[in-house]
This record gives sequence, C-alpha cells and structure tokens, in this order.
Amino acid sequence: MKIGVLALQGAVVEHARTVEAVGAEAILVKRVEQLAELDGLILPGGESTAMRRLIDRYDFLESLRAFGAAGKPIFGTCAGMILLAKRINNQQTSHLGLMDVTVERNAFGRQVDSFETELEIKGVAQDFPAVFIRAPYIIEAGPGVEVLSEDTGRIVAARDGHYLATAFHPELTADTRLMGYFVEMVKEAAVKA
Ligand SMILES: NC(=O)CC[C@H](N)C(=O)O
Repeated sequence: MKIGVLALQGAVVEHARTVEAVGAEAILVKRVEQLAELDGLILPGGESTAMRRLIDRYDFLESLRAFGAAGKPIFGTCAGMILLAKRINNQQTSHLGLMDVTVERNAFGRQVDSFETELEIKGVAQDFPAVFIRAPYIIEAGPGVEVLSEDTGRIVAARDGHYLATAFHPELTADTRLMGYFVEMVKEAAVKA
C-alpha cells in the first residue's frame, strides 16, 4: 500500500515513520501529480490556515477533493481534521469539505493548550496514548459518522466511510495501532476499487 503524507506543512516526517512502521510505503506529497499513485492519504497536524494557503498556492484543493470523492481513504489529524471537515464552527467556509462533521478549532481552551491522555478508541485500543496540541474537536457529527472516541464528552476520533479523523496526534507516540487501523481501511478500499 502506498500512503501519502501531504508535505506542505506540519508533522510530516513523524507520520511517514509511523506509516513505514506498520509495513506500508510512505510518500511525501509535494506535487499534485503524486496523488495519482497513492492508495490513501494523510493530512497531518500543523496549522490549518497555513496549510490551506499552501494548498491554494500549489493548486491542490480540487485534486484533494477529487481524491476523496473517488473513494480513496483520507486520514486527517488535528489540523488535518479541520481540513477534512464539511463545517467549521463560526466560519463561513470550510476547506476540503469532505467529512460530515462540524469542528471547533482550538477547542480545549488556553489553559489546556497541550495535554496527553489515554483513550478508548473503538476497534483500535482500550488504552491509546493521545497527545493533544491546541486541538480541535468535533462538536457535531452527521448520521453516517461513527464516533470512535470521546474525551470527557468531546468527540476526538471519528470515521465517516473512508474518512478518518482524530483531534490528537497519533504520530507523536510509538503506538502504531491507529495507523494500523487506517492501513486496513486503505486495504479495504483498494479491494473494492
Ligand atoms: N496541532 C494542530 O494541528 C493544531 C491545529 C491548529 N490549532 C489549527 O487550527 O489548525
């Protein structure tokens, strides 16, 4: 399986390492043409507004939307989750607008800028170490969305068909189980295609 990591900004190398750790091939995606060779794509954490500017500058927006619309799996973490969402609270426009959720940016507030906790993630782990950094969370999920994890009542991991999103950063710990879950999604989609 070839899994791309959008390499415009953010936690790129860490994701590539985790992809390789679960036995898939990681490709750092810097040009639109590279999307054609991928089975799945990761949108890393970073800063969603900065990433959007680069997406526009390198003319990625429509190609990323088409990638998702073609049924290819996309995994967005943190800022990547914001990029994937159909709706962003208190904002008129979204970015890729693919996943049927409403997200709130920087939603944990200033006092808890960053923190680590252990989460139960459906189908993945009972005790997943989750690192949150100025994280968003999902405030509303459409009927087709499966909530995979909540932290004190906030949705922090969810799946909408071939889209997966987490508010936290799975690439920052040595635990590869969530990436293993995504690679299984990619394999399933590749069989169907
Ligand atoms: N660690 C992150 O990816 C933070 C996301 C960032 N707060 C944003 O709004 O894009």
